[in-house]
Amino acid sequence: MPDQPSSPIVAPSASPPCILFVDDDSDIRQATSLLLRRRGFEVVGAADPAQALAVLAAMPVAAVLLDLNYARGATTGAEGLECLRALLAHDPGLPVVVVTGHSGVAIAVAAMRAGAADFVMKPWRNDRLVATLEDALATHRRRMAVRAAAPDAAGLVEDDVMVAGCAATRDALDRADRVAATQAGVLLRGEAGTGKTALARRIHRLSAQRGGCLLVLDAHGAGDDPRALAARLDGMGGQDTILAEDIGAWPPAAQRALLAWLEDGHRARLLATSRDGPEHLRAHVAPGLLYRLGTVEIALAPLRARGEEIPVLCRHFLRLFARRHGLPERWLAPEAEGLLAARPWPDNVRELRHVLERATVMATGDLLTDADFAPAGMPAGADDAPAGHDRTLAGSEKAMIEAALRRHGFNVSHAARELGLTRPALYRRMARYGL
Ligand SMILES: Nc1ncnc2c1ncn2[C@@H]1O[C@H](COP(=O)(O)OP(=O)(O)OP(=O)(O)O)[C@@H](O)[C@H]1O
Repeated sequence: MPDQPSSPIVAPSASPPCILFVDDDSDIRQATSLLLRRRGFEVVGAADPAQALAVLAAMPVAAVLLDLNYARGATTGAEGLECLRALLAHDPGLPVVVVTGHSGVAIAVAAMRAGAADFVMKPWRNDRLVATLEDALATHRRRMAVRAAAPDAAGLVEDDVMVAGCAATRDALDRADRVAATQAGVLLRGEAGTGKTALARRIHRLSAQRGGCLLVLDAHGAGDDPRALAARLDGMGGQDTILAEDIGAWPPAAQRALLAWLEDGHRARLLATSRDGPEHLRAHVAPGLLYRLGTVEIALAPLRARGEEIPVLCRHFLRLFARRHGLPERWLAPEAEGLLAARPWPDNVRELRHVLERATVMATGDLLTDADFAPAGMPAGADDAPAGHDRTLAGSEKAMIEAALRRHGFNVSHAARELGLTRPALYRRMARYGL
């Protein structure tokens, strides 16, 4: 069990920044928590990396103070560095200050290279520790301010963050992180909007190919002309990743072209997503390709089966959209939380994300109630849709897509980013709605 924060986490932005302190020594955790609380921080403690990740998935954390050694007698910092990478995969902008022993300068340098904001040496001077944390938080605030002024850059970083609030998602993230470091092909399965593409991007970000490019191809992008596909693939090397989206829908000629290119000895990491089950895939995907992809399979559960995760996702999206739109952070009234948990979410996390963005933008108060979650454009309880107004989910999705395209002068990349879709996924929807 992680140590409890000193007081319940409450809504107002005036609440002190919460520091997650990860150290296996409970005496040090206790003494440091006392010190930091006296200096105006909220503190929650975790005894090991697994607890730290669980805390991060469950509550907002402003910065992490991370000890690097856990196993008895360990001095290499390996466990801590792995934890650092997992924390940053979870939230790339998170300020993490690492703690090393006096002899650990090389480890501190490795941690800075891996993305730590700063480090402190043990035994630390209390003033030095507090100043380091304050500096890390101030730098983070400045970065966020710059990103708020350049929403595209913010979108790229924030949209990559995945949170987990249930065992199934934690397990999927954990498997993705473990396989990321290898060269194995990965097949990500799940319904539309469950997070397959987001997870594939995370694998790429954590892989040896992270400095290379990520080529996202769907049935539309792969196309019917194998020579055109081969020409696009020829630009790829061992430092790149190919993400074949919705592989079960690829035309057979495109599948054969991809397989032939791979069998020709070309080297690029191969990831794929599919909304279909194993039987459909066996019937519709070239066996050689399926074999290469099937080394590791990660399934994402539909959102309706992840009820306990909905509050965690809501908190994450409410923070994200408040920052992105420069608005105060909104909070869910308990009945609104119940309402959202009971919805069927056919378009899964993507739909929840849209609903929370709309509520953040349109709300008049900080507390969101049932009325804030009426279908787009409808006041709560309005039973009669105006003539010609499509109140179905598909109708409101079409309207959102049209509005985003118009806002971005029909620039599909920009509209896709705002909608939280990949370009291929937006093209698919545009085709579906005849846009
Ligand atoms: N666990 C999560 N935490 C935060 N955001 C998430 C999570 N899962 C999904 N999302 C967000 O939900 C949206 C939809 O996810 P994504 O595009 O990965 O779905 P998908 O399964 O690839 O859908 P499709 O099959 O339609 O392409 C994205 O904006 C993504 O960032």
